[in-house]
Amino acid sequence: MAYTLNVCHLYGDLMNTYGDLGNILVLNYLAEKMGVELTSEVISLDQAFDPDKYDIIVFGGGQDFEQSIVSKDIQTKKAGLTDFIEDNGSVVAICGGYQLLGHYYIGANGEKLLGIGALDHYTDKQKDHRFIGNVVIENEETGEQYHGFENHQGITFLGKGERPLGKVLEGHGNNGQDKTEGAIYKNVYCTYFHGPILARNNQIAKHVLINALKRKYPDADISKQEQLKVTETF
Ligand SMILES: NC(=O)CC[C@H](N)C(=O)O
Repeated sequence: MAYTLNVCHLYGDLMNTYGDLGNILVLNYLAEKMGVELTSEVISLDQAFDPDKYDIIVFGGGQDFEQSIVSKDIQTKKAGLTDFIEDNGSVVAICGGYQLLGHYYIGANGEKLLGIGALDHYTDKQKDHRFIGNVVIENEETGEQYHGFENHQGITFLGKGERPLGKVLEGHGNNGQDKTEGAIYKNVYCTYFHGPILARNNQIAKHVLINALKRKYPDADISKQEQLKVTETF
């Protein structure tokens, strides 16, 4: 069977700090190894998001200025994005993108930027401080450890239905207080990890691809498909 997956690179022209685009390159690399054809396109300002057209969304990080522009435009995509997420669509959201999937982000200058509230977290500001550096976390469900690099002033607090991507072993994570990093909600993976995260942690990329394939091909018993098992890391 020929499997295909379509990726929406949400605001890929504006929200792409630290080469977060690399996450799409990794998804494509692993999809090819699985014999899955992956396509991607940028959906940005003044462009409609059609939840029926895509299987995965990648939403990268950004500086406060870009986020202030995206915060306004993303409100026009709120219903489609929320429907996609509630229908178990796969999402990888990094830093600034992560923040804007929640209720709001308070920028370094105190400006409150509205998110879409598709996830129940919120992000406050730090006083003249940023979390910058390497981070190591451990996912408590799988025991997998993930490595990345963080650079954010926002401090995020998780809400209803959200569980952390991992427990912080080294670094700061969501807020430097509760030892959580990132968030998982349905098939949404959120993180502060740049890196890009999927290049350094391709277990997560495989989870994203398999989740998307299971949702798109419900009758194909995806977990048993030998061809889809990508064992080696890179
Ligand atoms: N790297 C990022 O995406 C930064 C997000 C946001 N501008 C912050 O400083 O918290």
